[in-house]
Amino acid sequence: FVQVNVDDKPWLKYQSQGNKKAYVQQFEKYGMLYKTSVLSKHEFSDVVEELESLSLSTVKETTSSVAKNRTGARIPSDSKIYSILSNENGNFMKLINELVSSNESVNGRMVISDIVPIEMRIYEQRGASMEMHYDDVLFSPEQIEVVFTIENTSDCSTLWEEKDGEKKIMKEVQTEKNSAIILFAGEKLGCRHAVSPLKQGKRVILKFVFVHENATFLEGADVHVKQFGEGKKNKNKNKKR
Ligand SMILES: O=C(O)CCC(=O)C(=O)O
Ligand SMILES: [Fe+2]
Repeated sequence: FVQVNVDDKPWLKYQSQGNKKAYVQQFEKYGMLYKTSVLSKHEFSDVVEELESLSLSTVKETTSSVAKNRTGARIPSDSKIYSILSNENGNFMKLINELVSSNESVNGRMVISDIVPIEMRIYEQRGASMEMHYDDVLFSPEQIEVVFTIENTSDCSTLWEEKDGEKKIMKEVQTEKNSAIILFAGEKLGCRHAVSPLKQGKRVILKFVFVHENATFLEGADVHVKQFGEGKKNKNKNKKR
């Protein structure tokens, strides 16, 4: 896959310098972070192995109007993938909680949502893409959306708009495996983003959601959650997250 040259993209440099504060600052300032080498080698290979062994049957995505030509599947909630991503001492939980640690409105811990399923999404068909959008706000306070890349041999770029006062700057990256895009849902804390149409190759991501441990699921938000058919429709009705 295409490697991003950090010398051309100075805003990516914090990743290779291992400067923790810089990527936390990036997230605090823009509500959006692209971070590479997110899981340990061991965690990542466990995730990839389980995905292969699950051999999920994928369906065309229908409920999202901004997504084109993507397919996907739900990851079962009793999977190892769930436990790796929700492990208190795992790299993912540590990263998310580090990002919000000085955010006063996120007073408390972030946990993986048990209402919004982890979903695999595949960009493989020609034209697979997403138009510019904000992610739908499903919780109060706003959830954090994660796009975790499993593999990417495609020519898709993820673009996002960083607002600096009146100035808007468009950033772009071809996400590498074991990287994550981490962003707040909604216009207030998050930022607009898109994926350019695929011409060749394949890109597989996991999409999942972190919420404040006391977050409430917003009324009517469930229409956005029924992405790949059936699943646990009523099970979580009265749960908080
Ligand atoms: O695939 C990506 O990089 C972004 C996906 C996305 O924004 C979404 O599924 O809402
Ligand atoms: Fe999105």
